[in-house]
Amino acid sequence: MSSKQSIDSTAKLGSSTPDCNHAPKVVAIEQVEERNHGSFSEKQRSMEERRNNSGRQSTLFGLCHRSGNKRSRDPSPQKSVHQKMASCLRLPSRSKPMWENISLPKGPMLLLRGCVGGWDWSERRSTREELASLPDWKCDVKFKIYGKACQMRRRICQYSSGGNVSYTYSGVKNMNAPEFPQILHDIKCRVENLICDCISEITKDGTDSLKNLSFPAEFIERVKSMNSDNSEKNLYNYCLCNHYRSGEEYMGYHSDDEGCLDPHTPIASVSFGITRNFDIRARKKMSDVGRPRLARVALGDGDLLLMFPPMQDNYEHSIPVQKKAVGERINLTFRRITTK
Ligand SMILES: O=C(O)CCC(=O)C(=O)O
Ligand SMILES: [Fe+2]
Repeated sequence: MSSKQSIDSTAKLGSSTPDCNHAPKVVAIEQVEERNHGSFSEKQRSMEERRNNSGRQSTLFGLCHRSGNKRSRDPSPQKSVHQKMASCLRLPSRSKPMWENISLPKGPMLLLRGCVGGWDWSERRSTREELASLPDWKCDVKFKIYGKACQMRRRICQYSSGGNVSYTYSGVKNMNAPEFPQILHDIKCRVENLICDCISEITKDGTDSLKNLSFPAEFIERVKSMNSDNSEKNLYNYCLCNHYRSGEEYMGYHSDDEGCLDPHTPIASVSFGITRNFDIRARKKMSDVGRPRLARVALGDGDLLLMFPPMQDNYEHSIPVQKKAVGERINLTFRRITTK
């Protein structure tokens, strides 16, 4: 089967409800594959803007703060009165967030476009620059893949909510990751609140077809028991950050299936910067014959991807090399580590 055929057949798997305002819809997976060739030109920026505005959310980035917050994110003067009010009152801005259902048969996934890290590309650029200047990035990290020693080209760093949280990743044990800096804490709160809003949307009475998806019941219950205000939800206690400084930097196929990860909580992946492809294929145990790419999702600036269990048990994902993609990308994967 050619990869195009397999992508088309993947695209038919999700459900689509055109009459629902914010119904999940199947991503045209291949549609933006080549979108990011070249740096962010003005044209590209306005295209990205149009794309992002369709999924605007009600809460501004950074509304959830712990006490003593050093980071202030006042709306910039050019924001409309409506936007400013929405940020203060947490009213819906232009439209409700549009969660897209990109689930594979054995891997539920949801995608929300352009809703994290700021209102527009310039705010998100500042967010990305601030992330890029965090002091803990490491280059040339050595790791093992299928027992073979390799060296990473991309930069990585990890943060945690403090305490006794450690995580082994590609054979690299990370003890005592430093505590979330304010910017990561703000993004984490934003992601957690978006997830809570999404789950309450899924579970409330109505015809929302997201209800038909099988998400872990334990996670749904945990989220439902949380306050619906903007307070910190503590769904996540660990974040792995990846900095791809060019299209040549990549991440090979892998599954995030470490035993220390909470078995019910989705991995929440946030992207900033240029759009890069996110490829998915079956895990070895699912297929004896060749393993073609099953899906390709273009992850862009401010996008949030939720990978629900059992996705990691059944599939692998990767960020392939895209030689023609010019510009950098930062990806944050928020995880819940269970301390044993
Ligand atoms: O950069 C990405 O979108 C993927 C990151 C990822 O898969 C990981 O950190 O495990
Ligand atoms: Fe991963």
